[in-house]
Amino acid sequence: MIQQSELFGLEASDLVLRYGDKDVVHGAGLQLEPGRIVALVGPNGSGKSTLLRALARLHEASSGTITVRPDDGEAADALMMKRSDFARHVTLLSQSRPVPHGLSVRDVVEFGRHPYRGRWRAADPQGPAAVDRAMGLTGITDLAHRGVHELSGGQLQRVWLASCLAQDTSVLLLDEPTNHLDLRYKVEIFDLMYDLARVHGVAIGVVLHDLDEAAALADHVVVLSEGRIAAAGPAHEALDAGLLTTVYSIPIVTHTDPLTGRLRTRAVGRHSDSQTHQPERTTRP
Ligand SMILES: Nc1ncnc2c1ncn2[C@@H]1O[C@H](COP(=O)(O)OP(=O)(O)OP(=O)(O)O)[C@@H](O)[C@H]1O
Repeated sequence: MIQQSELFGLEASDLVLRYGDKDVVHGAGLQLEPGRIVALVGPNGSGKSTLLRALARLHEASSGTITVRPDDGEAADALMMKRSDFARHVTLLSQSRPVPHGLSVRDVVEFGRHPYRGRWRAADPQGPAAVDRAMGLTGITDLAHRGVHELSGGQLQRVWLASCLAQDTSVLLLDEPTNHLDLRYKVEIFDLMYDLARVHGVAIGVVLHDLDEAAALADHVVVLSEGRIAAAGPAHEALDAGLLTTVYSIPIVTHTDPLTGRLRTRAVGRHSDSQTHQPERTTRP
């Protein structure tokens, strides 16, 4: 997938992010390394999207640093880089985007090549192959000539993801990438993320709401709470039942799946036990 010869990571430290005069992220740091997946989890409004947008330079930080770091070289200040240079390193699949009218799926995926074309639409010899590959990986090749305005939510989500992949960056930021996806594409996107990291060395930062998915996918989980990092580490450490119970304000229990060794979490609602013990429903003949 990734054509770049050199791999890069992205590091942020002490980021303070605000809207107007209200701080919503208070000194957060994050390290995205080539070949590793970092999941950001936390309740609604805890600052996950704002943090991801700041990493993508779409939300200006009030203070703190963001650096782009080659695998074995000197770090560069991401905030000082030319936009097009930065866009060759980092891309973001954001939660919601306006749906352009009158454009085909392929047109939208081609947007991803903007850092390689420059202002005067210079030639981009690798563009068509990158676009084909990105559409293949996201399963939208058959939709290439459809208008994007006539797609379902899940199809559209795959088009946006393809556009990010066509950008061919070594850092991939994804804000709830499996939104709207059915079971098959959800699993395929998780598999794709795994391959991008493990096979191609992409550094991935992904916002997820499902804690079990985060535990299954990520090397490192960061729990955000009210704009602060409440815990960070491998899933078994970061997703502590007591901490999650406090952060989400609902009892959360965890256990390790004996078959997979993976951490599982369960939020305990008022009726959770009665639901568990209810006899299975039967359908009348
Ligand atoms: N455009 C905005 N203007 C003002 N405040 C905002 C804006 N966008 C987000 N906020 C506030 O910033 C805080 C963090 O929001 P953010 O969207 O980053 O949280 P999140 O963890 O991604 O939430 P969710 O899980 O609901 O997507 C929240 O208090 C939110 O109300």
